[in-house]
Amino acid sequence: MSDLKQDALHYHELPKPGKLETGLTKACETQRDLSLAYSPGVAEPVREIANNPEDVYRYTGKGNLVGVISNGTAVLGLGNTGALASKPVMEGKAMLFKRFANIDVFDIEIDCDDTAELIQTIANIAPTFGGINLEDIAAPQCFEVETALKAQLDIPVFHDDQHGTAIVAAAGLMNALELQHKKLELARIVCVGAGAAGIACMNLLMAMGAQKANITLVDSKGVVSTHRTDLNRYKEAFAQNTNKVCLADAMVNADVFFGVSDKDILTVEMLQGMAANPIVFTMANPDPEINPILANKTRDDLIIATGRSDYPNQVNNVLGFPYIFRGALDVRASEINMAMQIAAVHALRKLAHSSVPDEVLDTYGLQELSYGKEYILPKPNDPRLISVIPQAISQAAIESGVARITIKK
Ligand SMILES: NC(=O)C1=CN([C@@H]2O[C@H](COP(=O)(O)OP(=O)(O)OC[C@H]3O[C@@H](n4cnc5c(N)ncnc54)[C@H](OP(=O)(O)O)[C@@H]3O)[C@@H](O)[C@H]2O)C=CC1
Ligand SMILES: CC(=O)C(=O)O
Ligand SMILES: [Mg+2]
Repeated sequence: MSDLKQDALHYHELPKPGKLETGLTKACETQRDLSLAYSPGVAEPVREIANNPEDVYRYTGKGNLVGVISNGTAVLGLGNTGALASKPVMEGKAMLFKRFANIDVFDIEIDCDDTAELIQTIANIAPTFGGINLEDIAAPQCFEVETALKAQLDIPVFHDDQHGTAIVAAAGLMNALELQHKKLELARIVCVGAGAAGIACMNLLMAMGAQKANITLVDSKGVVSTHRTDLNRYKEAFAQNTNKVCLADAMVNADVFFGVSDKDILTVEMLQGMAANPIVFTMANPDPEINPILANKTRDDLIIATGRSDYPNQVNNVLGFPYIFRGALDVRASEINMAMQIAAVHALRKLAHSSVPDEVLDTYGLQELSYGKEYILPKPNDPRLISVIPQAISQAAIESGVARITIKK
């Protein structure tokens, strides 16, 4: 067994299985405590909430509780592992919500592939939560589930693999483009992966100025073109009238490669065929579309990022979801809209320009780190993230009219 495999299994198993447990916020020791916490005292907040539903935020943990919900149909890049096997990832997301943004989470794994039933199940349990983070639900089902829940619910519903990924990748790309002296409006972008992450990344980049005519989307069958008859409507929106058929065709002269697909599909030859000063985001987890060491050996003019923690330039939604939900919950936002997403992109992008705190250097065992080709985004343990990103999100929520309170609880 490899060291990483053995260490990872031990980490999850010992000294207690899993990564989460529940904790108490009130004393529950004396007879009086019991009378307040449970019967008869608990009837009082029940009556208050029944009379005024907003009081649920006053008397329960709803306002700081997020449901991390999956049906296990697209778990990392491992495919449809099923709901049960997705639990370590959902516990992992819960851990990061708590560690980085002090948000409590129930991880919910739902054994259900039927879209209508999945929507109904999530809607039925929504009263528990202040927000819902959908995770690792495959496309195109994820688009329908998110759209339906957003329409029905008055709490933020956010598919992390779509928007969390898109926000972080867009922030990284803005910086990488600046460092490579390229413009988003002119960049020729190849996006491999036309699922949750790929479609959302391209939509956000377009909202920020990328030109649809410069985007080539590629899925497991090849280039998404108008000649194809097997496209869903989300892919169809990006179909180009082109004779390019495969990834190798698409990569010729590309400025940017966005990989949100599968391991080892970007070859050395494809990388060699990219334009000067290319940008390569190989975001598939756990194994990227190209090994970054190989990519760096192949070209010395590129900026490369992965989704992983063990190489420079981690482009991973961990930089997004804890802080985005923190900002949304703090002002009780009814949704996480495009204005809030773009505000997060700019806040994240800008933070990489300022000097790196010593505790970040210590964690990564580094003497020095500054904005440049190997540091395009803040590191996930950067203590400034929790003040900068939520603040930007809350402000954008207020300005776009979706905040329901204006001061932090
Ligand atoms: N770094 C990060 O923060 C994040 C990374 N990811 C990674 O992105 C990947 C996709 O996740 P997600 O979008 O949620 O999954 P989806 O299942 O929604 O989409 C997967 C997409 O990848 C395509 N694909 C799969 N294999 C290949 C291949 N060999 N060549 C070309 N395209 C391929 C699929 O094609 P088809 O449509 O034809 O089936 C599909 O369009 C995963 O590896 C995941 O770990 C996801 C979210 C965040
Ligand atoms: C990071 C993440 O959410 C994924 O790979 O699915
Ligand atoms: Mg995910």
